[in-house]
Amino acid sequence: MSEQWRKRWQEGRIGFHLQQAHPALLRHWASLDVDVDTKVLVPLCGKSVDMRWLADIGHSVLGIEFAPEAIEQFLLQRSTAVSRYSQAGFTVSRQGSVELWCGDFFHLHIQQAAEIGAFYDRASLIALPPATRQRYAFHLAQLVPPGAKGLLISLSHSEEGAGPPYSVPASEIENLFKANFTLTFLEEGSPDERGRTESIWALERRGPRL
Ligand SMILES: C[S@@+](CC[C@H](N)C(=O)[O-])C[C@H]1O[C@@H](n2cnc3c(N)ncnc32)[C@H](O)[C@@H]1O
Repeated sequence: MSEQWRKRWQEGRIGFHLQQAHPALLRHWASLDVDVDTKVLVPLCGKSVDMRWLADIGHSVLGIEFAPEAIEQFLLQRSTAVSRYSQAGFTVSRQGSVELWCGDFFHLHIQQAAEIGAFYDRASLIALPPATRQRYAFHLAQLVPPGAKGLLISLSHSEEGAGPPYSVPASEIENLFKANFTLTFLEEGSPDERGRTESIWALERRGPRL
């Protein structure tokens, strides 16, 4: 799977990337009431400028992505100095208050996530095949502490053929997360020209540490 994603990045097939911060992030993040001192986990982050937006309002950000191409392209967006180091098998690049961990999200362990208190997920589920999504939801629940809040933006569509982007309907999102999170459905976007519809959710981690 990681090779397929790397190939997409190398060939520039990254239609999911947005040049501006996601409008739903701008609309809904404040309503989560996450303290600006809180470090935000951004799983499967690509080179999303949403991380810049979160950093610019005061958060420290930990993005995780297995395509080094994405990370390098993100860092090139600004001339700010970058420091690099290795930690727990990941190459970490830090620029200002954004740190990007290059590697597999499923290899990130709670020891490395100790400071995380919130999360932002856009388009992670739709990048993962069905069988991996439950593992993703459980892994996220392992990484964030009880009480952690997050915004989740996903997509459903009725296109034929294999993903990504996979279609992830609202019922599946509820089933994936309900064991360890309280979910609040915030809004559904209008279908785009291909009939793809975004759904926006607020999540709060509940229950004990896993
Ligand atoms: C659909 S893109 C979304 C990127 C970003 N969240 C955004 O909104 O632009 C999914 C990204 O996840 C990365 N990815 C997929 N599986 C991963 C994994 N297991 N660990 C780390 N990154 C992964 C891919 O390389 C790709 O950049």
